[in-house]
Amino acid sequence: MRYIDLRSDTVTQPTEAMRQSMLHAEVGDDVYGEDPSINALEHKGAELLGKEAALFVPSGTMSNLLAMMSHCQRGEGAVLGSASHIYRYEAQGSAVLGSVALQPLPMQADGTLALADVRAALAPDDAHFVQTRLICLENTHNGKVLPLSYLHEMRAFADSRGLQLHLDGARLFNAVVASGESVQAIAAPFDSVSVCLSKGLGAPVGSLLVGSRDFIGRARRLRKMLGGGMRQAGILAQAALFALDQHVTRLADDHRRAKRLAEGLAALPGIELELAEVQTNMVFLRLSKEQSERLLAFMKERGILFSGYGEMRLVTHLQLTDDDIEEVIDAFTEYLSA
Ligand SMILES: Cc1ncc(COP(=O)(O)O)c(CN[C@H](C(=O)O)[C@H](C)O)c1O
Repeated sequence: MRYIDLRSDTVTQPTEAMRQSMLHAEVGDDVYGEDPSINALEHKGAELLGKEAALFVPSGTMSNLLAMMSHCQRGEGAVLGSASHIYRYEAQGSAVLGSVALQPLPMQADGTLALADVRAALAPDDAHFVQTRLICLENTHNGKVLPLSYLHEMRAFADSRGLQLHLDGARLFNAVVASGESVQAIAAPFDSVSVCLSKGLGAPVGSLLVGSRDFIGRARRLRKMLGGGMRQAGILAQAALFALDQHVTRLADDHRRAKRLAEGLAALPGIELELAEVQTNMVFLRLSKEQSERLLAFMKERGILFSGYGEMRLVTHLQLTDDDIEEVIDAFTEYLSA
């Protein structure tokens, strides 16, 4: 059965054209630095984001972990959003494996951290307190794009306090396409950026971590220590190169479909959603837990999958069509009129 799968853009699968490209990828042993496709991807990633170097990593979670461990010594602190992926959905790996002290802060509705909260989280240089080394932001966060002015404000603040700035840019290209800002402009304020290639971009595996040559050197060593050294993974890197060439501008289709979905659902009785929050490829609904369970079961019977309880998330991506979106709206209409 083919499902209309709105659980996440992590479910994207390689297109036939991408698979053909993968078939002919040049490969080598990447632990020796000899995989031509990985070397080409890392060179392209560094150039695209305007940084000195890049590292191809098996997942966004590992990419963020390497960033945290490469920025922070054991016992140093990282300020981040309490609803951020790094804090909530990475099993606190940077605390467990990297001994980084995580300092969560409330996230504003737009995904930003209030500067006043960040300032208050920084302790004086006193042996009683964790010394913060890093601030982590997420763009997009729940599909919302961080304003460029905010990024510059956080950069200035980080500089004023001698802090590093990391971006979990799992959906950076969604932010680029939605905002019209260049990749370099969004990446420039950050010392390091993690970009997922396996979400909306449609590669089967992988992320890129970009930053200074020294920073990426530390991250590469840590990746090997964590068992992330790869051999002939150029087959995967070639998919990512294909995605960067062919699948960035088409993200606008995902955003258009999310907007259409949101407008269709917002017109239905009993559906609570904020159209203004639909800036890229995610639509969030707020329903009671009981309603959520009934709704998910009803939709699954009709071959429609999405996730969440209470706040439900519907994510558009490469494998969805305009007809799929209309079918989802029709299914909601049927559910709500039952
Ligand atoms: C902002 C952000 N940063 C990092 C990651 C981790 O990437 P992977 O480890 O899954 O490659 C994700 C994945 N997010 C996944 C999803 O959205 O379905 C789940 C929640 O892990 C992410 O959304």
